[in-house]
Amino acid sequence: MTPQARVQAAIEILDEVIAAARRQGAPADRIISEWFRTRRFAGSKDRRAVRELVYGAIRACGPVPAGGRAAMLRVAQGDAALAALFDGGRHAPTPIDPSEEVAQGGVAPDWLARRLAVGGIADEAALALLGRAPLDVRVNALKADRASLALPEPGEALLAPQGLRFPANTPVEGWDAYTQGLIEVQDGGSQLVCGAVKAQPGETVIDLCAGAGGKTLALAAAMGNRGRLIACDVDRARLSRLAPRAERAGALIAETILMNPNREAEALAPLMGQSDAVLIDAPCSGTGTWRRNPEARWRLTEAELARITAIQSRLLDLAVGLLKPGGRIVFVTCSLLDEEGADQFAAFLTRHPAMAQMPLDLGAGEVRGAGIRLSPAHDGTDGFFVASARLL
Ligand SMILES: C[S@@+](CC[C@H](N)C(=O)[O-])C[C@H]1O[C@@H](n2cnc3c(N)ncnc32)[C@H](O)[C@@H]1O
Repeated sequence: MTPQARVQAAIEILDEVIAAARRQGAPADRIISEWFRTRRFAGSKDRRAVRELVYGAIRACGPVPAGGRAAMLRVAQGDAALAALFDGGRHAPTPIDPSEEVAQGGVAPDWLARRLAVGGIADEAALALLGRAPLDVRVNALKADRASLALPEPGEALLAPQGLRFPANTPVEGWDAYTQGLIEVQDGGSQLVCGAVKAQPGETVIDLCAGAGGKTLALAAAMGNRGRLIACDVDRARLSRLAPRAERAGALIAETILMNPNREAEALAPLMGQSDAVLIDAPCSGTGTWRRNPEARWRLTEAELARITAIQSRLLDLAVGLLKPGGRIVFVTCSLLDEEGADQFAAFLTRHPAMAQMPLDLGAGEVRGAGIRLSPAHDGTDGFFVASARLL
């Protein structure tokens, strides 16, 4: 593909990404893969270049752009070499008309940027949400140890005890250590919040929103495969991905429970009053993970945010019934919005006088209300809120 054709391809893909964001359709990654699946003429260099162009444009536009061309023009405004590729040649974008619409820049749609700013995420901290994430792995303590594990590349030791950092795109999933379950891909911040559960061998621990089990596997390692570890979710497809991962990781104690949405208590009834710890890695807006999927900020609406925060409150309330006396809840969201963090947890503590806040010391992050907030700017991790409370 010529450089011009790559720009035109990126514009077409951006049109699809924007349309998908408006109707809550497929994520950008999948749209890009699908686009290339039907265009076999494109080589690996073309794919990389087009991908870079698409993500560069997504990052550059705050509000949802009118279309792919307007988004690409936003980048071209500050990049003369890119602007020169709009030359109207074969497979090239048509020349730029000075009167045509250019998408608005910024960190996010205006309402969302304002909400973040209210929570202290503005300027550099907000821009860092759109940086590029490195690739972090967790050495699986069930099978190996960071101090002695030899990997094809050394990696930088992270604060999380088994965490290692590599440059983005390091092909770790092709390494023997990965196929043998000695390492898992997991953001360093995610590893730290798993540590906040302080899961111990022999305990009964519920991972209430386990998804495909990223945190379940870390909990199994912390528990040394001793005790009960119950991974729950309402999403059958996600939860079904846990079993093969657990097998690879040797996480023998992980059990799963598929729950019906809004009827979670029925599936959990046999477990009431029995847990030492419940991790609620709650569904959230994902504002802390925009480095990985920056178009997510175009999908979020105020109505969706209200819907998600209501689920978070419901799950927090539900988790109290699962605890034995002295048992603890660890509430986590990968969001930097206070309504999904400090405010949500403060409201929970008010609703449940029998729950006492537990101070956390992650060795990182900033205190936010009754919890700790990790952020790309402050900690070089994805953004998280984490807080804990104990049943008196
Ligand atoms: C942040 S993700 C979990 C990620 C996972 N813990 C990990 O570390 O890979 C939130 C999960 O909450 C699940 N979820 C949504 N509504 C739920 C509900 N009512 N009860 C339990 N889980 C729910 C979603 O299906 C999703 O898998």
